[in-house]
Amino acid sequence: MVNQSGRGVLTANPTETVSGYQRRIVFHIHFWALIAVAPLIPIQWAQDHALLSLLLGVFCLGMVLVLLFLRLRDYYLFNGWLFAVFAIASVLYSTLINGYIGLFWAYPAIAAIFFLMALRRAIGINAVFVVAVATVSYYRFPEAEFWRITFSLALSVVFVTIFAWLVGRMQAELTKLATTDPLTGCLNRSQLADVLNRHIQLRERYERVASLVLIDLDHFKSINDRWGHTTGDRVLQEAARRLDRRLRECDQLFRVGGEEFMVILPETRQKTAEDLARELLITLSSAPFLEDVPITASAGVTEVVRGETWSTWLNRADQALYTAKHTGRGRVIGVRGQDAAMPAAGDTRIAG
Ligand SMILES: Nc1nc2c(ncn2[C@@H]2O[C@H](COP(=O)(O)OP(=O)(O)OP(=O)(O)O)[C@@H](O)[C@H]2O)c(=O)[nH]1
Repeated sequence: MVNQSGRGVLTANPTETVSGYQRRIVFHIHFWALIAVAPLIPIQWAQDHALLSLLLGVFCLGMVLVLLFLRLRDYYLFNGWLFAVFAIASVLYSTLINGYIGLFWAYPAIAAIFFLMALRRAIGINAVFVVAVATVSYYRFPEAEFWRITFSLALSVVFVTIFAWLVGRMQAELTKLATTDPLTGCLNRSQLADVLNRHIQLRERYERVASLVLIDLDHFKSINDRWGHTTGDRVLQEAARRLDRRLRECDQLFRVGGEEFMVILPETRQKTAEDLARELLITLSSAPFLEDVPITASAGVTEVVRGETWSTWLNRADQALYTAKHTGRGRVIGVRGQDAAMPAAGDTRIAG
């Protein structure tokens, strides 16, 4: 059964961890851009470059706004657009009036844009950036230098693209590894609490229902004992495949314990969930595994109730499964939220 007690049983959500780091990167880039650019405002003003000074002032104001929204509301204002637009405008105008001094800022800006936006968008914006700087350089510098500038900027974009692409792939792969069970490919419990909480919020705010099915293979220990652990592993893989084949795309299949699976069924009421659970048990028991390993399973089913916590919801499913196990196995027990102590009508024994 699902063990919810104790810290570390349901570990931090890896997807949330990654997005937390992404927010921190965004915060640091805006913060350090502010620190680097703010002193240039009076310097450019003193050099009679009022327009550039104004441009940098608006850029810094934008940075402050983004930082405040990130800190106070955990919201990423402008999604990097403000940084990109003002950085490009400032570099172009500064190059035009200050020459090389303005150009030097193009290199860190290119790198920063890759960290602030989605990869495709960053490539597109940086391509426009390079073309715009090349155009200004063509008129501002001798031809040999125009080529050097254009080539070095384009090379920077290529290098950072490769880096960002590989880091993105690595991050996606690691997130997948951290959120799925390596044996069956099902989701593991790292995101369980967040997924359940999301459905509870949907119930609260929009009256959207969801049901939870806990499925536990019966007498799995005896399969390991009789056919060996490797066969047990292959049975678990095949069980996950069978369950997955029967589910809809929007349903989520978790492996929550050794021989225990959990299915979250969005937009599904108690009665429909119980019917589906029966079908799932039939799918598992209708044909022997690996040609000669017979399997039955038990299931507990319960619909989410308004105002409850994810652990009470899960506990109720757990109790239903417990009842199924202790009243003969190979059956579905449904428990409704209102009277959690009483098994609902749905008690059906599945052949086994
Ligand atoms: N092959 C294999 N066995 C596993 C894995 N994880 C857990 N198990 C085994 O699953 C068995 C679970 O045994 P029990 O908890 O006694 O449950 P059961 O034998 O299914 O009995 P009931 O649930 O009461 O029907 C144990 O023997 C575990 O070693 C796994 O990844 N692979």
